[in-house]
Order: sequence, then C-alpha cells, then structure tokens
Amino acid sequence: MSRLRWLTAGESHGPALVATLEGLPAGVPITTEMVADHLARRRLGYGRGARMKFEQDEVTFLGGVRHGLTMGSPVAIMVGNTEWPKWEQVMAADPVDPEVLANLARNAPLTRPRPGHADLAGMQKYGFDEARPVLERASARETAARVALGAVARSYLKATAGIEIVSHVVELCSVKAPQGVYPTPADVEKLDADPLRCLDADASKAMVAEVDQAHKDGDTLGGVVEVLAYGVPVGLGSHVHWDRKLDARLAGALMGIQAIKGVEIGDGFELARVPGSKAHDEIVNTPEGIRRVSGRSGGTEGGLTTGELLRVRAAMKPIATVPRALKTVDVSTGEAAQAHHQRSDVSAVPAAGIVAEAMVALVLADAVAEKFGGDSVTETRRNVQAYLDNLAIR
Ligand SMILES: Cc1cc2nc3c(=O)[nH]c(=O)nc-3n(C[C@H](O)[C@H](O)[C@H](O)COP(=O)(O)O)c2cc1C
Ligand SMILES: C=C(O[C@@H]1CC(C(=O)O)=C[C@@H](OP(=O)(O)O)[C@H]1O)C(=O)O
Repeated sequence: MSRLRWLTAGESHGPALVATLEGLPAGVPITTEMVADHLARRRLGYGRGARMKFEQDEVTFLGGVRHGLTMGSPVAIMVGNTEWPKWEQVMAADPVDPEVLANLARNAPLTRPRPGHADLAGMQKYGFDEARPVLERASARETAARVALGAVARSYLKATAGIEIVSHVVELCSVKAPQGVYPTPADVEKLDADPLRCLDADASKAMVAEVDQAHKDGDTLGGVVEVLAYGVPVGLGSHVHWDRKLDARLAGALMGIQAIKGVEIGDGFELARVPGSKAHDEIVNTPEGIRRVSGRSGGTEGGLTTGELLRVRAAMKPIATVPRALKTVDVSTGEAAQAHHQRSDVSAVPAAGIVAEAMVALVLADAVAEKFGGDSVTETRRNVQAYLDNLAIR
C-alpha cells in the first residue's frame, strides 16, 4: 500500500505555501534550483493573468535535504507568496483591529459568489458570510506547492527507475492538436517555449487566437492536457483491490486538481465507442520481448502498469472568474447581482499540464516506493534492476 505521504498548506494571499513529503529514501538529488525551474514552468502559458507576471515563487527547503540530496527524513518546502506584503492585515493569522480592517478596500466582504468556484458551497458548508476564507484555499495558487513536491518525486523516479514525465496541451476550447502525436523528454524545451505548450505549431497559433478572442469577449476557456510517462516498468499498482489500482489512483490525483472535470486513461471515452477488436492492444513477441502493437490502454491493464507508454488526459473547464461576470445572488441582501471579479486568468491550461505532471509524478513515486522499497536510492535502484532481470515472462 501507499508508502509516500504528502500534504500542502497555505492560502493564496498568505505569507507562503508549505508542502511536506514523507517516505522517500535517502540520496534523491534535489536542489532549490530544480524546484524553482518547475515552478517557473507552471507560471508559463498564454492567457494567464497579471499575477503570474510578478509572482516569484520563492523556494526554501525547510527540511529533509542536505547538500542537494534527500536524507530519508520528511522533505519540507516553503514557496513564498510575493503578494503577501499587500495582504498582511487581510490575511493575518492573529486578530487585527476591526477598525483597521473596515478601512481596507482589499478586505471588502466578497458576498457575490462566483458560479463555478468554491465560493458559495464553501460559505454554506463552513458558515462564512463571505467568500474570502474559501477562495483563499480553493485557489489554484496551492498547485505551486504540489509542483514543488512533484519536482522531488520526478527526481526520485528518474534516479531509481529512469522514469521521465512529459505533458502537452492537446485541446484548447474548440482547437484540437493532431491526435496520436506524443512528445518525448527531448521535446520538453520546445514545448516550454511554446505559448500553449502544444507540439503542433498550427494548432498552437489557433489556440493563441482563441485566447485572444476570449480575452476580447470578456470570457474564459478550458482545454485538455495529456501526460506521458516514459520508462514505467510493468507491474506498478495492482489488480487485487480497488484502491491499489494505478489507473484509479491516477484518475483521483488528476481530478483533485482545481478545474479538472474529466480524466481519461489512454483512449478513455473513445474506447467506449469502438468494438473490442479495435479497442485493445494486441500482444506480440518481438526480439525485445513480449510487446503491444498499440497503446490504446494508456499503459495500464487491470490497475497494473503494462510497461508500455503511460498516457493520461485531463479536461479543464473554463476559468470560473468570467470577466463579463455571471449571474449570482448577493448573499448579504438576497438580491440578484453579478459575481465578483477583480482579475483572473483567461485560460490556464498549459499551467494545468505542469500540475498534472506533478500529480502523475507523485502517484508513480508512491507506486515505485511501494513496489521497490529501499532506504537509499542505491538500494531502490538495485531492487528495480533485480525485478526487471527476473521478470517471469518477458
Ligand atoms: C493553474 C490554474 C489556474 C487557475 N486560475 C484561475 C483563475 O485565475 N480564476 C479562477 O476563477 N479559477 C482559476 N482556476 C480554477 C479554480 O481554482 C477552480 O475552478 C476552483 O477552485 C473550483 O474548483 P473546481 O473547478 O475543481 O470545482 C485555476 C485552476 C488552475 C489549475
Ligand atoms: C496565483 C495563482 O493562480 C491564481 C488561481 C486563482 C484561482 O481562483 O484558482 C485565481 C487567481 O488568483 P489572483 O486573483 O490572486 O490572481 C490566479 O492568479 C497561481 O497559479 O500561482
């Protein structure tokens, strides 16, 4: 069963986010720069709002790492919020003079909940009369903490099993990139340089135009990202129980990202639309061993990895804070109103892809740790190699 445990804390306009990861062996290479690089990738993407231009994501390791290597103890990372100085009073942990708060425009009660965000249901459930305490944590700012942990998880995966993770944007609203084109780790630099993180130049251009149009229209957009994991060995996860199935764990992890409303493993929903003869990956013997002739399953069968390319997709709904604000109710008066809007992203699909990479990395790291154990990277790597050398049927 699960061997890694991880948690994040912190609010969008609080002093910082913090994240802890427990259960990794000693010897995983990780530096402040490696984490910062992945956080910088998450800030990219055409269509993001003003905050991503100035947010610095200041990274500090608080524990678990010495001289660039994990020590086997819990890893703790802090990601500072550049916004904090403007919010010190509004988001102060300790009580603040109510008169001071009353004079702060920034502290004006948010009583017009946005359809599509956590505002209304969160206020109702937790007994708040305004949305601030809800949106502060519901905000996808929190995904910076996940990406920080994802950086550690992916370094562990590479060091122990040679697994590498890539993502790309395959749809943005009505624009679809050509199907069946899978970027490899060699394409990451090119993808990160593309405004939409889309491999196809024509599709990327059309996506930029779609974002521009939505921006003009005061609207927002969603899309679909695909995550690929290369080098995943056969046998991660298990067929024996629902909560050990790797496809279920991946789906839950991806669905746990803000605004993700659909997850597909491999060809996913498309498999429901074709007969069995066209849905499965036939098995053949090759000089490299027993292989599949296609990758429709996305690299899992029965909740176990098959050793083929792992491929998952996540669908992101359009951003909830729509500039031409949607209808809502002002909960302080009960009157019809327009939802509150200050600033927001037009689209954050490329960023969601980076978050999805982190979630896949954390799920795979957990599955690798559970299968291969080890208290040092050397020991885990040895266990992986011994397993591969001794696979009963190759
Ligand atoms: C990277 C990223 C950036 C986001 N940016 C915004 C934003 O600027 N404004 C907004 O209203 N929602 C944004 N969202 C989505 C909301 O956080 C999300 O819709 C909200 O928390 C409600 O959760 P749900 O959509 O999963 O139901 C973003 C999501 C992600 C993954
Ligand atoms: C801060 C981030 O994304 C935020 C996610 C978000 C939301 O509602 O999810 C709303 C916006 O927050 P703000 O109103 O402070 O600009 C985004 O900028 C981030 O990704 O680091």
